[in-house]
Amino acid sequence: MALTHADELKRLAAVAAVAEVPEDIFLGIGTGSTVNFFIDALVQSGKRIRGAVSSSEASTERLRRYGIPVLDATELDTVPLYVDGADEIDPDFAMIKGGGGALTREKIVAAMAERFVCICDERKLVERLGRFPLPLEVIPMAERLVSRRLRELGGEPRRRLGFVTDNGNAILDVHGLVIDDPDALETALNDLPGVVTNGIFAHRRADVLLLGTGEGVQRRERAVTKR
Ligand SMILES: O=C(CO)[C@H](O)[C@H](O)COP(=O)(O)O
Repeated sequence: MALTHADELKRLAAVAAVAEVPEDIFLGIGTGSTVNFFIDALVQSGKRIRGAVSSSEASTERLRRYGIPVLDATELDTVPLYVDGADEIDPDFAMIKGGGGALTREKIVAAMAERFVCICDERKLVERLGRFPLPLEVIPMAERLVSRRLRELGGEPRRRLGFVTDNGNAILDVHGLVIDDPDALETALNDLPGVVTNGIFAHRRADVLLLGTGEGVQRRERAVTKR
């Protein structure tokens, strides 16, 4: 199948990320189409890793098809590197993630990682987060309560229909939230009873951004030390 322009830019960023991977490590692996390109490129490169900690059943299946051992996150304290995509990333490397619904496991593996390399195409880089609807993983019995609280915060939550997370929960995609302070909103949303995870990644930001653009891959490092 022919790749779209956006796919081609995702693939460029994914291929560039292979150079960031030290040989013989346990590697954290994200979820999504950009990460799929990355897994394929890693295998094609012939670079050897000891194994992967995966953020979704989908990525686990792809890794195992290639014969890459997948470890449970409980088997390791840390991983040296986590590679994942994003739905949006701002100039300070805070992100919205969870478009694929894997945000909870992504946040866990990202938090285990000493270094987070984000791979995406140039459309994902935004001045301010929030055009992409913010995903929240919610325990089903809390859906109504959480939705009400989200409306009070100015958002419009919509249940992702026909979708159940790998953890057996629901996803609310929240439209219209103003995200002036990603750190504060991440904390506030975590505080709502029944919210498992929200898709703001500000407490654990990316360290390196590989951005696929029409002019090639831009590599950027996060300037300031944030959490
Ligand atoms: O957070 C994610 C999945 O939960 C993905 O990283 C995000 O949705 C980007 O996906 P893609 O690489 O397919 O554009």
